[in-house]
Amino acid sequence: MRGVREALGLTWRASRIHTSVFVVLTLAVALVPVLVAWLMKLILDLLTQGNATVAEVLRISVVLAVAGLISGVLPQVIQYVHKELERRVGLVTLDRMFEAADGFVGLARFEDPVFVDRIRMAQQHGGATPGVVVTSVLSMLSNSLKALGFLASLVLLAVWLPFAVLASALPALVGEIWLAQRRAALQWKLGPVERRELFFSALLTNVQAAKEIRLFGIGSYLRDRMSAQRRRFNGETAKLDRTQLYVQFGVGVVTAGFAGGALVWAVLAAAGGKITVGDLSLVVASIAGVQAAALGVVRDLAASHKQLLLFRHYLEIVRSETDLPVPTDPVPVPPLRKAIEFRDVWFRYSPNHPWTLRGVSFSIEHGRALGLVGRNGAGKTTLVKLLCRMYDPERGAILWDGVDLRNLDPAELRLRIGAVFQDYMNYDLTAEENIGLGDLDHAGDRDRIKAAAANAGADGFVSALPRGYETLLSRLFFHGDAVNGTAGVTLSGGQWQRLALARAYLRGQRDLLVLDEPSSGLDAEAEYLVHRGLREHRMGRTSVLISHRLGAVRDADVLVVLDGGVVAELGTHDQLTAQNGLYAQMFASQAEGYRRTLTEAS
Ligand SMILES: Nc1ncnc2c1ncn2[C@@H]1O[C@H](COP(=O)(O)OP(=O)(O)OP(=O)(O)O)[C@@H](O)[C@H]1O
Repeated sequence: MRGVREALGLTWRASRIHTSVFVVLTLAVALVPVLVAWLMKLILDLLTQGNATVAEVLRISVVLAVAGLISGVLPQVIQYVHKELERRVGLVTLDRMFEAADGFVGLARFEDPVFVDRIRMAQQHGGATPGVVVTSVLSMLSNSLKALGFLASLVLLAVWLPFAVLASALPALVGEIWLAQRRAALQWKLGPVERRELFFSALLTNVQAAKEIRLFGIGSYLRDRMSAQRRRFNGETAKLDRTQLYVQFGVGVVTAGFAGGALVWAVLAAAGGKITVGDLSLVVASIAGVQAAALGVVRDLAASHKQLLLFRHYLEIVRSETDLPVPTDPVPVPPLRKAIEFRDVWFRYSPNHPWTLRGVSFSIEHGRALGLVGRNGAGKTTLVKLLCRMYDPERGAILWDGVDLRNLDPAELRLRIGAVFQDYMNYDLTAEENIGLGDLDHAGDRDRIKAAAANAGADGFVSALPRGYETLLSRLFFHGDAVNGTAGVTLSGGQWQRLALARAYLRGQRDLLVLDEPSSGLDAEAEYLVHRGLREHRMGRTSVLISHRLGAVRDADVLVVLDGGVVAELGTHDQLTAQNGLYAQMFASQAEGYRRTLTEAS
């Protein structure tokens, strides 16, 4: 079946020694019950014949005791080896899956709900599957061995007996496989329901959301929505559990009927002297053994079948094609010398979305600062995401010194870019790490980190934190352990923003600096200082600055005004104000706001 080879291969790669030990011990332990049943038969026959010597009985008893010891001890060893194997396989699969997820060049996959569900399913079940498959395959093998041993014993008593016992296992096989398919399908169907429940429950315990939840009094509303998801989940799973009960009940009745019939035959045969008492004990042990083994095989088949159906999600992820085509022989990304050009760029997030950019054309000259302005939703952030090749334009091209971005290695391109996005990240790590992530090559270089922080106006408050740059910026984790450790600290919005800026500054002399609303959360003085620092940092460097505060972008070398996904105006501040168009209107209304405030204040 699809996936079995991958699952077994993963296990083998995770640990050859543990896999081998596990296989040998599992098969060895399978034959012990057959051995015990035969030893019991021999002892009973010896005892009932009345001419056995003590030495003979003792010898068999000792072997019986040793077999009992083995069957008592080996399962614990097998369990230990299995757990160790599972841990190792889990690590390998997790690593492979996140390597694959990290390998996607762009963002589109992470915005696709089906893909997000798939990742969650793969995360939940991917690691366990190889373990389950190996265990199931081995357990099927050992159960088959066990069943074969008992069936062979039954043939000696009556030829039809093993067939009757085997037939009793057939309904169980069909029933369990059908149930496994339904279970896997239900799990996939309920993925979005579980995700929504998780969303509401995370919201109810999220410190950021707590403010609004209390303020708007929406706690019980959100709780109800969370419970509704859980009720739906419970309803669907309960329905399947009921179906499972009916199926397994029916199967149990059939199986018990066969076992009872065979038992009655054996007792009557023993009473009629056709078989010995030892034979009777062997029949009883064999019927129970074969049925247990057959049920084991059926359950293992069903479990591995279901697990393999879920494992498909993991395989889909590790085998999925790249989201954006990467050339096999990319053009090296040279330092920017001339310009970045947007040439008739058309873009929409998917064929079901409207166009976000509609024929955008303009150039960012080397060493120049470009200001990007426009109303909310005009397409500014989208445009800079395309510039970093998080998506590809559907039509047109973006050229880096004349080379289409599609022909460059995205990782190399991004090495040439420093960026701060509007929705920058706050990492639950130390202050130093929060900045150091901007350039891992210098993550441990405190002097560079301090310089980047100073540039972003962050050195002062970071140095004043309880542990300075080593302060953990988190409410989720502790310095040290949860018992003796101290809680981390959290920063204000503006302070986080300055750290994000410092992270971009640490990237040093990149060819292109992209700043999407870098000062939206800063106080007036900090904003002034940050923009002064930015001007110095940008000097002679190619940069794109997005800001709704037009005062911050007015001195850019060129301003691009986006409106409804098209370039509405292009020029310097003076040219655009003279044109009296959209920019002039936006600037005038902002200036008016400030003037009125000043007048009212005076
Ligand atoms: N990931 C996405 N998937 C689908 N549509 C999106 C996505 N991101 C943005 N959009 C849509 O694209 C349009 C442009 O968004 P964009 O964020 O580029 O605007 P913006 O000019 O940066 O706005 P703002 O000034 O509010 O930051 C919006 O209509 C938005 O709804």
